[in-house]
Amino acid sequence: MSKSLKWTKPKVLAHTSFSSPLERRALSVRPFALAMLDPTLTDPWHHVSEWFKTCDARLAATVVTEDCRNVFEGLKSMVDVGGGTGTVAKAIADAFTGLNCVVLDLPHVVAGCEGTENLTFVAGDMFEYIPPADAVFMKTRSVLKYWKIANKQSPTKTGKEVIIVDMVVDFKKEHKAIETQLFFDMLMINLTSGRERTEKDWAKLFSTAGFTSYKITPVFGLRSLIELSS
Ligand SMILES: C[S@@+](CC[C@H](N)C(=O)[O-])C[C@H]1O[C@@H](n2cnc3c(N)ncnc32)[C@H](O)[C@@H]1O
Repeated sequence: MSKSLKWTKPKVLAHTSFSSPLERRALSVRPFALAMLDPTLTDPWHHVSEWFKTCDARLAATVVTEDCRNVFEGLKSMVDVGGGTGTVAKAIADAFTGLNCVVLDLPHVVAGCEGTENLTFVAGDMFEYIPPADAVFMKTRSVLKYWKIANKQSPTKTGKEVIIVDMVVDFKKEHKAIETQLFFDMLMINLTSGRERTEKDWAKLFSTAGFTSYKITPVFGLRSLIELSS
């Protein structure tokens, strides 16, 4: 979009700066379309996809660091397994400067990711190696694959605590987001032939993996933070 789009020269701009018939028509029909097509208003939309790709992680990071501070307080180190490009881990590292965060993800995902004083990226396969830390953190679908190796390498051997952020449907029947639940169930059916887990499903999984207790704290929507101990 041309930066020369200004209210002051509508006639000239209508003929010289707008290339698409739709834009020209919009201008001829409604002069105020100039304002609506001003880069100040349109540019943010060009970044929506970029924002959308990380909005879930950003939202979770905010909620986790604000509502569940006590879970992270006192930890010296944490590894975010399947942590992507580190959106959540960065928020946690920023909120807890005494906590060393490691993001473990596949090489092509963490390539080019820059760490900070208390945030480092490790390229690797979680099925092969998980860096040792006080706590193992996992958010969303990475968990689904991870637990398949629970018997081979228990997270408790790697970290003292396990913290999961994921959906718990039907938890205390507090959620009313039925459409959202159905949508994610369909997504799971299509992608993994699974479905979102109820508390009972999670409890069975934790028990199978050797954990004796768990605590579920709803954080937003269907998403909860789950603390495990053995
Ligand atoms: C659904 S994304 C979740 C990313 C991040 N935890 C979040 O919630 O935004 C799952 C992540 O697991 C990573 N992943 C998948 N298989 C992996 C493996 N074998 N070892 C390490 N990371 C893996 C993917 O690259 C991806 O970044």
